[in-house]
Amino acid sequence: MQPVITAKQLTMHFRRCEALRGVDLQIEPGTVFALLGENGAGKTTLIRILTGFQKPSSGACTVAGVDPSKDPLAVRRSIGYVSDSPALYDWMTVAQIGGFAASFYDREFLTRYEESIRRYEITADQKIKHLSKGQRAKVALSLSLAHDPALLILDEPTSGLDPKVRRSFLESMIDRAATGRTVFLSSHQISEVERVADTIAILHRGKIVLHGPLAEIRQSIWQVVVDVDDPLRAIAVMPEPAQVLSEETAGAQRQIFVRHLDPSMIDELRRTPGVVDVRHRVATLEETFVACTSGELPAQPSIASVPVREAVQ
Ligand SMILES: Nc1ncnc2c1ncn2[C@@H]1O[C@H](COP(=O)(O)OP(=O)(O)OP(=O)(O)O)[C@@H](O)[C@H]1O
Repeated sequence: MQPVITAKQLTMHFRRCEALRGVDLQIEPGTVFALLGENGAGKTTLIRILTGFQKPSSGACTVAGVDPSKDPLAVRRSIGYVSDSPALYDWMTVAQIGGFAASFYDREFLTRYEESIRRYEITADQKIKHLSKGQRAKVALSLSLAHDPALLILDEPTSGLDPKVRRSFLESMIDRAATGRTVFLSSHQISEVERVADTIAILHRGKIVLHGPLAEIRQSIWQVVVDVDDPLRAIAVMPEPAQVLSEETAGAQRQIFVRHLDPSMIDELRRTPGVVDVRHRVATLEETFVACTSGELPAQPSIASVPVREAVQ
């Protein structure tokens, strides 16, 4: 099956910053994909490029087989999209905006929209400008879902929703994926991502630093804590296939977050002169997120084990 979204080496330079730095991505149909990243990581910029609102500085992407920089309208017609600050015609009522949007789609649109509005308990003759933030979010979601798109792109979809609505909304996203449709959402909410996502990517300073199936990521990232006898003692660099996501030193203790940890690496650390204790456990997704988004990534060793260095006095 063709991927629903592909991105190859996407970059976006703004005058004062590089919002995206070589983003590669592939999203399969029938999945819930979550894009995580700290404030300013580049999530909205990536979504704006995928939805054709922004042309990338370089690189290429396709959404449902179409290049959004060449035919943004075709992309926007075929997907459902809710931005982090949805623009709605404030002077219209909830019913009027549904009727207006319905004129662009098939007859089912209005029925689905009205059903959704009823489910969210929003009064149809209320003016958009009088709605609360959460009610506006519900109207925007109802509009984006009413043409039953094969791909739904949501930037921070649950901000403004109360916990009850948030929960049922997220469950409905899982149901959508089960019917073969695809959901792409950006979020800061680790707990909700854990509940719904099949695949995640973590974006840090414009780069994808981790990408893969959530189940695999949850099992393959470890926190390793090493106590040494001297704060200046150097320990072995983890050999490939280990991928060190972050490394922190506090006195005589090192904390390392590492992907693809081999048990033999722990044994080797334990045998290292000056190492007093080594503890390791699977990292939580929140810890993984913090490890991936804290500062620069440490340089990776290019080949097998680097020998243990003696203490630098
Ligand atoms: N139109 C623009 N002109 C200049 N800089 C921009 C523009 N849009 C975004 N940026 C910059 O690009 C970087 C990424 O911004 P972006 O909005 O994509 O981040 P984000 O991950 O969505 O952040 P948040 O989680 O805070 O919404 C930021 O440093 C931002 O200041």
